[in-house]
Amino acid sequence: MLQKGLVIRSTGSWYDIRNEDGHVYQGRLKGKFKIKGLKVTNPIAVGDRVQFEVEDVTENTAVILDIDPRENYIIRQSVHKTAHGHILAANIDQAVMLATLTLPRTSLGFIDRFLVTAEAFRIPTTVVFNKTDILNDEGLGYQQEIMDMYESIGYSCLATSATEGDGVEAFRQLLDHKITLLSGHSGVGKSSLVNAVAPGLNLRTNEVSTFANKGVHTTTFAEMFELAPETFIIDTPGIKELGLVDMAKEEISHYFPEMRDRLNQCRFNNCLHVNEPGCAVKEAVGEGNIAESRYMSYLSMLDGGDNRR
Ligand SMILES: Nc1nc2c(ncn2[C@@H]2O[C@H](COP(=O)(O)OP(=O)(O)OP(=O)(O)O)[C@@H](O)[C@H]2O)c(=O)[nH]1
Ligand SMILES: [Zn+2]
Repeated sequence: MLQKGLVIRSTGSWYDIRNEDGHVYQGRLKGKFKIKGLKVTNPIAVGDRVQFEVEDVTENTAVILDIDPRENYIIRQSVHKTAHGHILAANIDQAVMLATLTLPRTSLGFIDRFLVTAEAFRIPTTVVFNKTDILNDEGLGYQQEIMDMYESIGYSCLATSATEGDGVEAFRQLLDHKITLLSGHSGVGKSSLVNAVAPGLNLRTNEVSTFANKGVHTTTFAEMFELAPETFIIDTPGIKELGLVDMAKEEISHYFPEMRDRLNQCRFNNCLHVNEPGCAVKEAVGEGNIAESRYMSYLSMLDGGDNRR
């Protein structure tokens, strides 16, 4: 009997498939799968919705017969076959960029790079600022300015303290019934926040990004955790390096929403907004309608600069 399932873990050729009752089977693909127009090293990724058949009830194995069309996916160039892509995750409802202004400091450049990449993959993102409890009044004021800046562009923001419980309920509601990609530097409190909203899960602090820390060569492993019914967070190796995947220079400003809105006002339609005359983006920066920090991030990305740190 054909069943619908969600791929919650991928370990190479085996996939953990969760059916609609929450039962998890170990599944494999039957035969060779070709996905139209896409050269990939992995035909199935975490987040894929599949049709499968139970193969062996005692062994708990299953055979995957079909993959539903994807809403979106995160792909990066394969480490092994450069002409191919490697799909890190599919069907992501949203991303959370977890940042801290201090201990560790998350730079605005890092946040912007993530936001640009998420725009390119069409994944709506909320920026969450954790560890608000360790900020003094000046720090809180600065954090508010940054949140106002991102909200004016259209990104929702949230301030939390995983240890004090501030904003934790709002964070729980943000995740509710969604598949969320959780990203952020090591030590910003990803595990702590997840544990705060789902104590039963009891993630070891550190566990959320154990795989990610191993670096680019372990990209086959990705995993989804069910926090509450139909509520998942996805931990994907390589997300920290979520860089500008194959992005043409002309394309970058399209993923800055506040620039995108002004592109057709530049004098030249191939304007890169650096020092061209009649550039509407530069004008908006000058007038304070585009944040200086965002423009700096843009220039750095244009330059091929790496501001992941
Ligand atoms: N003061 C304060 N400390 C926090 C807060 N959230 C987390 N921490 C602490 O920060 C440290 C790192 O937290 P983790 O939850 O392990 O961070 P992580 O993002 O999961 O880190 P990795 O697993 O390395 O990616 C721990 O010592 C936490 O107790 C917070 O809101 N306030
Ligand atoms: Zn321009």
